[in-house]
Amino acid sequence: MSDLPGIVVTGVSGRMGRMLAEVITASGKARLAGAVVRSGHDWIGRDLGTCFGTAPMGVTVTDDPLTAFAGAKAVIDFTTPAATLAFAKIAAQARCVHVIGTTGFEKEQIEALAPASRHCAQIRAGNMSLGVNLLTVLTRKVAEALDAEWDVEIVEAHHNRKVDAPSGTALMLGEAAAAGRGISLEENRESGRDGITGARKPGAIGFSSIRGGDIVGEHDVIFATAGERIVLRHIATDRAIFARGALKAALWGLDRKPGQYDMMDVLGL
Ligand SMILES: NC(=O)C1=CN([C@@H]2O[C@H](COP(=O)(O)OP(=O)(O)OC[C@H]3O[C@@H](n4cnc5c(N)ncnc54)[C@H](OP(=O)(O)O)[C@@H]3O)[C@@H](O)[C@H]2O)C=CC1
Ligand SMILES: O=C(O)C1=N[C@H](C(=O)O)C[C@H](O)C1
Repeated sequence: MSDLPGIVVTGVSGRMGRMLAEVITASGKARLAGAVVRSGHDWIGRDLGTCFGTAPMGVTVTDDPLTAFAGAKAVIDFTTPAATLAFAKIAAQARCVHVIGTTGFEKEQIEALAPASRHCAQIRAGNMSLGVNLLTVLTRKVAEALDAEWDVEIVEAHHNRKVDAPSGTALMLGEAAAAGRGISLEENRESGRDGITGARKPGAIGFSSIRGGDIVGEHDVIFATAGERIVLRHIATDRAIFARGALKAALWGLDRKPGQYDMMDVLGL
């Protein structure tokens, strides 16, 4: 076995799970130490490469996260909010860095992640790409410079299998705009307009979601006022950007004390 730090991927049968397994294996910076799927999945007990239809990878798929995490330094988790809450407790038990890419959490679920971070570094972000995290910084700066005469609208587009809206990225961008303005997103958020909605509430931060085909992820932050508009845009064309960011986060987390972190910490932004 190599000396490279071992990383487990949860939800390895998913779109991001497979991408993560491939990026870790090819990285030369870490080794894939485990591959976790849900109980009853027909990949359990098989070599991961065989499941992917590629050459054997030397990693047997399991539905036993505790044993997998105990043999690793970090876990990268892009699954569902409920699964991530369960994995957070197990990562804490195993003292594994827990990188969380999952989105769609309720406020209470985010709060419920905190106790586990007393025992391990927990790094969570709605988007792990360098580009989106830079866009977040830009959004905050632009919002700081403009007054509430400028309406803020966030438009996101994703593939037709995505289950949560607005996207985690859109919410990150909304939080950044709200922070720049010195207001609370929760109190000023406006999404899902339909029917006779009345005029736009002054100062609101609006969200719109498009779902279609195989769109990887696109985000526009629009600042609109009388006579002009600023549009900040990020377009993802390859899920590898999220996987590379998550791997960077996992390696960064190895030297951190227990606690909650995000990609801004990892990237030093
Ligand atoms: N932060 C970021 O940069 C990014 C975040 N995401 C987020 O990551 C999440 C996953 O996205 P994506 O890969 O497209 O979704 P998928 O639905 O393709 O993958 C999710 C995987 O999680 C598995 N899973 C669910 N529950 C469990 C469990 N209890 N134990 C083990 N595995 C489980 C699912 O298995 P099964 O099918 O058997 O239920 C599935 O394989 C989403 O929340 C998405 O928004 C996505 C891209 C980037
Ligand atoms: O579900 C996805 O695919 C993505 N989810 C994340 C989000 O909710 O913002 C990140 C990325 O846009 C892809």
